[in-house]
Amino acid sequence: MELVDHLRDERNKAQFDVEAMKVVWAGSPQELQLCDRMANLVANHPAFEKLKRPMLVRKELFKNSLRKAAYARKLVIDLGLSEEEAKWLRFYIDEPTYPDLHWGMFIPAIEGQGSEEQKEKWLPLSRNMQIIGCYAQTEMGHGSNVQGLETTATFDAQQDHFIIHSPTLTSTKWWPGGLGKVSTHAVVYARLIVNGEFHGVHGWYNYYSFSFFLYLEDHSPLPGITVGDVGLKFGNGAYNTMDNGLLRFHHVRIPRNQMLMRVSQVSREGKYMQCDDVPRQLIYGTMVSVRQTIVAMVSRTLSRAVCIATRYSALRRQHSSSSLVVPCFLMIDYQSQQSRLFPLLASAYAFKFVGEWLKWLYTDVKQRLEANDFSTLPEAHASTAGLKSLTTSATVDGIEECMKLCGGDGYLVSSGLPELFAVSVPACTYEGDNTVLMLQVARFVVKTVSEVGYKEPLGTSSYIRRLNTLLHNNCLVQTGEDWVKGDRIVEAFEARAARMAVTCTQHLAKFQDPEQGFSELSADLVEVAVAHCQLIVVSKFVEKLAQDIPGKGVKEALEVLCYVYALFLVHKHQGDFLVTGYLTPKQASLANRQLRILYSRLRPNAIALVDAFNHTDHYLSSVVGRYDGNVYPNLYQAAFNDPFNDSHVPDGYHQYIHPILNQTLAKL
Ligand SMILES: CCCCCCCCCCCCCC(=O)SCCNC(=O)CCNC(=O)[C@H](O)C(C)(C)COP(=O)(O)OP(=O)(O)OC[C@H]1O[C@@H](n2cnc3c(N)ncnc32)[C@H](O)[C@@H]1OP(=O)(O)O
Ligand SMILES: Cc1cc2nc3c(=O)[nH]c(=O)nc-3n(C[C@H](O)[C@H](O)[C@H](O)COP(=O)(O)OP(=O)(O)OC[C@H]3O[C@@H](n4cnc5c(N)ncnc54)[C@H](O)[C@@H]3O)c2cc1C
Repeated sequence: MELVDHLRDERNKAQFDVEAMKVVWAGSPQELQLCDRMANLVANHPAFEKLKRPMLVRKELFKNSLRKAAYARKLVIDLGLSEEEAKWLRFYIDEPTYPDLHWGMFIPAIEGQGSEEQKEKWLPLSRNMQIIGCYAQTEMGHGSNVQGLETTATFDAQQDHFIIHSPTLTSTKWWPGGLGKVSTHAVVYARLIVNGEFHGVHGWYNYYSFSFFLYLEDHSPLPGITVGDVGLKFGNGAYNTMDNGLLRFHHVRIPRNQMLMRVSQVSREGKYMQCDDVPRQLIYGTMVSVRQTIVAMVSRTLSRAVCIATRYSALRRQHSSSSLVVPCFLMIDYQSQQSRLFPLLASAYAFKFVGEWLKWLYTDVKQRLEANDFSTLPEAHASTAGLKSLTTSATVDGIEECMKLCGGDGYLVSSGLPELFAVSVPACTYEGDNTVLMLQVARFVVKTVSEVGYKEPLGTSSYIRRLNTLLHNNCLVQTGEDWVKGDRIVEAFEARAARMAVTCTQHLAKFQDPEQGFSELSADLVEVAVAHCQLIVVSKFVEKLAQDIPGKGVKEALEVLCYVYALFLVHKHQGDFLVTGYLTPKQASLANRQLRILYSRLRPNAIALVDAFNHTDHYLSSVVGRYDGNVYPNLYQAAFNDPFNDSHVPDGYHQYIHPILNQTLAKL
């Protein structure tokens, strides 16, 4: 049977080479080929069916996710997949499960914080999955506040042991993924006590990680350990495939050599030693690594929601303003729909490119750390924290907007959007609450501004070197066309970020107690951090355009996306640009007018731009976002696939409806 492509006309409008854009989106021809192979492997394997997921109760759902993870492991072994291939396989299975934490946090924690000897011992076991680990840092009473952790690790020199203990209810480890039911091991963060002394009790660095067994061979917890799941989470299906756990210790003994010993060590005699030249911030290194991974992945999440909303918008017709009866307008042709949808499409591309850059930065930092060069760690911390915060918040808001852009059908689970939203929301909290992370960025920016004159700003903050120019030279835009020039756009974002940072730094200087000032000005400081991070995203997009980009019309299409992203932000945050005095109201309104022109230039390419994400229908799992656009018959069928429609007589009908109809309620 010939397949009808209901989006064919839209695809024919494309003004660029979609196959070439697929390569740009994937990062390289090799990446495209790799992702395509893994996506199709998952899509064509019945074990990875996921449409019924939201209908399952927790225990069935969890068992189902264990089954999928086991199949995935089997595929990795049978097909001899590399770690990179296995990572993409997990990604396309699209179900948060214990391997995410095992590979994403447990192994990186050992790699970053273990001594050479410890790495030699634990990494092969972990990579072969002979042990399964999780990352147990957060406690019931202490999430953002890592300094407040209460779990203790007391050294017993006589027996050469640490005694791990949860002294209070609030010291219960709380939330770690994979901990609740599956992990055999955990990297646990605890306060170190040697010879009765807390180490660095007033500093921020008095927490150390330990890796050890949680279970006996029959999978009952070791004596002294209480472990379980924290309970049902938001959304059907969604993150409930993960066993986020709780963990308490009652004087549990572990051998001394299970303290991860790269940053500091405790000798057999009970001597505490700080390793030379290794900054204590390295204890936080795993978080830096995962924040980078989150940024690298988040563009795909947003692209998925945007792909669904764009395809549905290009199919569904509503009335025109002149005739309320005849449906003639495609939703995508409403200016108001474009002004909500296209900035999200542009954001997906912007986040992809900034994610690539961050990966480069992180790889560079990692190499330096291995050579004991810690000079770029503050920049890596600020950039990973800030971009994790900026991109996950925008993505989660974007998914919600995509749901609304699809009207009522977006709210149906079969649209794929509700579950995507539910599974993505916690990204604003895990791996650091987004506001808390932005405050870290603000500290970094304010510190950089305060040090001008005696310390050279580097990397993403190098614009602060030109503080004088940025504070005093206002925007030169005179026409709408002036707004579509890369260097002009970047300069506008630099000026806004610099001016906001300087104002906040000056306000902070008026407080006698800097911490009190920081606390009172924290809302403004978050805005400073947002301005700094948006500058990074815009400038990395502009830098991307300066590269050689092959393919007919590809660069031009990307230019439109870049300016849509930037000018949408200028419009949304025009208050910042105006209050800082960088823009006049006329220039702000020229930016908005130019934005409308850019939307009309983007319009013919919209479907091709989402096709370039190369998402399979399996990955999208959305009736309204299907590649062939054959929405309505499938929407109708999806309603009847719901087990609720198996019978006309639902449970309870005879019991609770008949008495009303028959007026026999008194018998109830
Ligand atoms: C395929 C799919 C893959 C998926 C992948 C995996 C799945 C993922 C699933 C998700 C699973 C979710 C898993 C989870 O959720 S795991 C748990 C995650 N938890 C958090 O993220 C906690 C958030 N809190 C913190 O990070 C800290 O407490 C903060 C940072 C807020 C304050 O901290 P503190 O109060 O102690 O410090 P300070 O502010 O006095 O600053 C002191 C100094 O330290 C520097 N500093 C601070 N932090 C860092 C750092 N990181 N690297 C380098 N440096 C750092 C800082 O700049 C300052 O430097 P200076 O100014 O003195 O020079
Ligand atoms: C799905 C999921 C998976 C997780 N996986 C893991 C895991 O594998 N391992 C692990 O160790 N942890 C894990 N966590 C825990 C996670 O890291 C914490 O939830 C996170 O760090 C935030 O801490 P909190 O929940 O205590 O929030 P809180 O810190 O209590 O924050 C609550 C509110 O207070 C505000 N706030 C807090 N501190 C400040 C401040 N200093 N200044 C201004 N505002 C502030 C925040 O902005 C937020 O609005 C997971 C959490 C979730 C939801």
